Amino acid sequence: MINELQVFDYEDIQLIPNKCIVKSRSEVNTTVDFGGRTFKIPVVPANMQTIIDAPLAQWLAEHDYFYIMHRFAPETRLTFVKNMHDKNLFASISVGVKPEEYTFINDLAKAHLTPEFITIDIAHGHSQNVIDMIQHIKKQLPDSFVIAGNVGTPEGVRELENAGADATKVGIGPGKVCITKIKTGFGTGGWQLAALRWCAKAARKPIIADGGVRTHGDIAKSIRFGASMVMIGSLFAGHEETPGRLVEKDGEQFKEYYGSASAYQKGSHHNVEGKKILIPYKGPISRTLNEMHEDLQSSISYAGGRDIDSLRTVDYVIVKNSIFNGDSN
Ligand SMILES: NC(=O)C1=CN([C@@H]2O[C@H](COP(=O)(O)OP(=O)(O)OC[C@H]3O[C@@H](n4cnc5c(N)ncnc54)[C@H](OP(=O)(O)O)[C@@H]3O)[C@@H](O)[C@H]2O)C=CC1
Ligand SMILES: Nc1nc2c(ncn2[C@@H]2O[C@H](COP(=O)(O)O)[C@@H](O)[C@H]2O)c(=O)[nH]1
Repeated sequence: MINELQVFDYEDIQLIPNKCIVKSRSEVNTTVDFGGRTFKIPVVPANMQTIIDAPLAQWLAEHDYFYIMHRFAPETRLTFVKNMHDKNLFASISVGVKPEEYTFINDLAKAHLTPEFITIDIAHGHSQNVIDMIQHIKKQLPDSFVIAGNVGTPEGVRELENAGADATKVGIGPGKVCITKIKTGFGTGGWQLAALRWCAKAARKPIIADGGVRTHGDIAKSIRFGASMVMIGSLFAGHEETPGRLVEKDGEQFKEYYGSASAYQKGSHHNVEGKKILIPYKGPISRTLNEMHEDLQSSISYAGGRDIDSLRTVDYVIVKNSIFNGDSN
């Protein structure tokens, strides 16, 4: 057992306000510098097939949001990078670790196509497979910013950083459509925020907190506990532009949201660690992104600052199950 580790999750934490120094929340700047670029908010939609596709990626890049395209249509990736560059937009793609992915990286290098961001997207990222792929990308495409994951320990963060990763992604099993904890007994599900804090203390490079965000307030909490960027799936599922299938049930509209390791994604029942759920239809994604932006401006004003950095040092209390003692009706 890890004795020194304090265990808590998003709903157990409340941040403590400081005196406000702005006259209006609209004065607050939520931008974040990440991988040599500046983005409107420190949030990225999950690189999953029911969350992002090429048109949404383009829209996000055009509107100064970070995005990571998924890796589940591998044959389209080279053209995707080319198309984004033709439009003067940054290219951000995902890769796996199987032999054909090495060939794909070589193909990009041969075609002189350097994606600005490459994410190595593997369930158990603390592995030699991922270390080898980081080194291969850094050799072939040294100017790409490499994000590697997922990990759930400081050792995982350090090893991937030492192998050359420019950022690491933290979160094993806290996702809404994740069943890793149930299927394997492992993960950070239920203590993701504490795991983030543990990992961030060891990190020398940026961390992306991945999975388990259920409210907009959880974005501020992720920043407080060491994230530079926050990856979110379920809160983005169900929108007009998110590519899950639209389903009608009892006269109401829903969209499908399924795990990248679900049988729906894999087309097989081997090593399934994800499930499918229906999310009520939510309308345009711009509405949610704007609301996240405003809520984050408000968070920063409570922190007593005018930018994201002011969230990093605010005091907090641990109130177990606080969400059920005041926020519910
Ligand atoms: N963040 C999370 O908690 C999780 C995320 N996912 C998502 O699901 C998708 C599929 O992930 P993944 O299964 O890694 O991708 P792949 O199916 O592409 O597997 C990648 C490679 O890693 C091997 N591998 C996968 N898991 C393990 C393991 N536990 N031990 C040893 N080798 C392993 C696979 O071999 P083999 O299949 O033969 O073992 C394969 O060679 C990804 O998008 C991932 O992000 C999945 C689970 C958890
Ligand atoms: N264990 C699994 N985790 C998965 C799977 N597909 C995606 N994911 C992870 O979930 C987050 C999104 O979490 P959310 O709480 O915001 O919905 C995503 O970024 C992946 O890391 C899966 O099949 N199994």
